[in-house]
Amino acid sequence: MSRKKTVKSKNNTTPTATLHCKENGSSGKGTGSEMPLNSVVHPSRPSLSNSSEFYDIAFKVMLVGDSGVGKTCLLVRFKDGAFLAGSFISTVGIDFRNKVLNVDGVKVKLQIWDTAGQERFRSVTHAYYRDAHALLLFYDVTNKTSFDNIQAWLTEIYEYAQQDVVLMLLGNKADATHERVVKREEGEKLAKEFGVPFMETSAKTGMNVELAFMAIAKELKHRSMKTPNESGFKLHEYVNKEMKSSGCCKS
Ligand SMILES: Nc1nc2c(ncn2[C@@H]2O[C@H](COP(=O)(O)OP(=O)(O)OP(=O)(O)O)[C@@H](O)[C@H]2O)c(=O)[nH]1
Ligand SMILES: [Mg+2]
Repeated sequence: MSRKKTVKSKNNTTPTATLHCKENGSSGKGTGSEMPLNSVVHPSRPSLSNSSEFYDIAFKVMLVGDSGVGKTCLLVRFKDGAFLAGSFISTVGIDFRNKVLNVDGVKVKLQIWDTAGQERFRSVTHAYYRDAHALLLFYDVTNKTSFDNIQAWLTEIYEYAQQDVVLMLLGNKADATHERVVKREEGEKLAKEFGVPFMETSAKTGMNVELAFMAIAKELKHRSMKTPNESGFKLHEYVNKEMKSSGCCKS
């Protein structure tokens, strides 16, 4: 596959936000880069990402769910491999980060949009749904309300996102055994009801963080590159197989 460099101009019109997850009082401020709203990522156009890494195809992934479920922390864990515990600073508006994954020899760039879960930013978030190729919908296993709100989030997704958007449900904070109020089985049942893949994650321990993004990247890559005779990649099957082989989630 040929790869050529393209120069990407910076644009400062994006609503700004902070990737927080504070540790020991550090500010953890503004680590995302800028990208205009509705900017198009061209699958199949070889290019150079912000991090000076080549990629073959690029997709937009949005993180959504109630405030405090751990969207920003999960993204920081995925991007930087760190969990920055401390006081919770809610995301303002929306921010994004890029990460290039090697999926079966193809460099897949994920442009990951971290949205604010707070109600007052909902109208900002709505504007981004239609460009998203994939959505990771979060609840917090220690917060029943965040789980009960999943249905409302799905209604919103069906209203604003593309019909063929790749969707996955994540029950985050699985490490918090003592505070858990939503059983894994409840998450599984809900996901089954809506026909979406599901896994529990932990931004704190890193459990299933890589897997969640890799599964999404594989699905998107297969969709965009598959030949007519090729049998499709099965996201559900991949997730179930990987979960089983990791032995992470046996009851
Ligand atoms: N135990 C545990 N705590 C977590 C985990 N992920 C996030 N937290 C904590 O949960 C709080 C909220 O995390 P954020 O990532 O900021 O939540 P958010 O979903 O981005 O919230 P908004 O930006 O308001 O939408 C922080 O205090 C984190 O330290 C996790 O996997 N385990
Ligand atoms: Mg946040």
